[in-house]
Amino acid sequence: MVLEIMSQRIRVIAGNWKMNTVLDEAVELVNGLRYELDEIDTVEKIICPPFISLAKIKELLQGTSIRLGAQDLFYEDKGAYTGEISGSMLSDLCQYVIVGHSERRAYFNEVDEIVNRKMKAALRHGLKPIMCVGENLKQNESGTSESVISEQLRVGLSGLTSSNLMVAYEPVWAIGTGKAATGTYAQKMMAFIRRQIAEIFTETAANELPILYGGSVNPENILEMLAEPDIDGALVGGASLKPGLFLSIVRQAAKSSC
Ligand SMILES: O=C[C@H](O)COP(=O)(O)O
Repeated sequence: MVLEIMSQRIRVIAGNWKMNTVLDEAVELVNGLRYELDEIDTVEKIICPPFISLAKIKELLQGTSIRLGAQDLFYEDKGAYTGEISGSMLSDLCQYVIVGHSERRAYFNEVDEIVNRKMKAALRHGLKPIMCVGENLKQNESGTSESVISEQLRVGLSGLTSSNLMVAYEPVWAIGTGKAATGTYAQKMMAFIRRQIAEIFTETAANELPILYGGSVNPENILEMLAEPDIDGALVGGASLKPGLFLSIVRQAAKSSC
């Protein structure tokens, strides 16, 4: 069941630069994007560079319509947590934060309970979290994708007092592999996610909440994704590091806006 028509939600294209770009490269990348991106006003455009570049990029984006996001945060607000970055540190630098990316789940043992604490920390500090969910190849092949995602959502969103967030569906097998899911498959999973959101929050919240697809998104497949009713945008990895590719994705998203 499709809960509502796309026109009531915004298009969102977020670029996750992951652990790429030293400061100079980050500045160069933003300079190659910002004027043209700024002109596109029917899409929420978000870039998520490494922590060390946030302050500089905030300056470069001042007065533009491009939003800034962090790639992670810690769940405590301050204290003896060497190396960690808190929501209070991020709240005057950026508007968004990615939480529970599959790379953090896989390499840093971020279990659903930690994701949940990070979601609460983000909301506590006025950051809009983009919570990532998705099954890995083994789970996909064993037919457990829906139960895996259902659990990620149930625990990750547990006890939240606000649904002011986005969800990114990123099948792990599609990330960085060049093998994106088909639009049909992504739609099936994302309609499932929207139904789960309706159960966890309310149907109204589910209707309003943007759900993004992530996993080998490029200018060739973005329209296939955005043609689906439950796919509101994309979380783009590799292609967000190439200004021409990222701009092309955002431009196509703008044209596909209702
Ligand atoms: O956060 C972004 C995703 O992990 C997708 O990465 P990718 O576009 O390089 O596959």
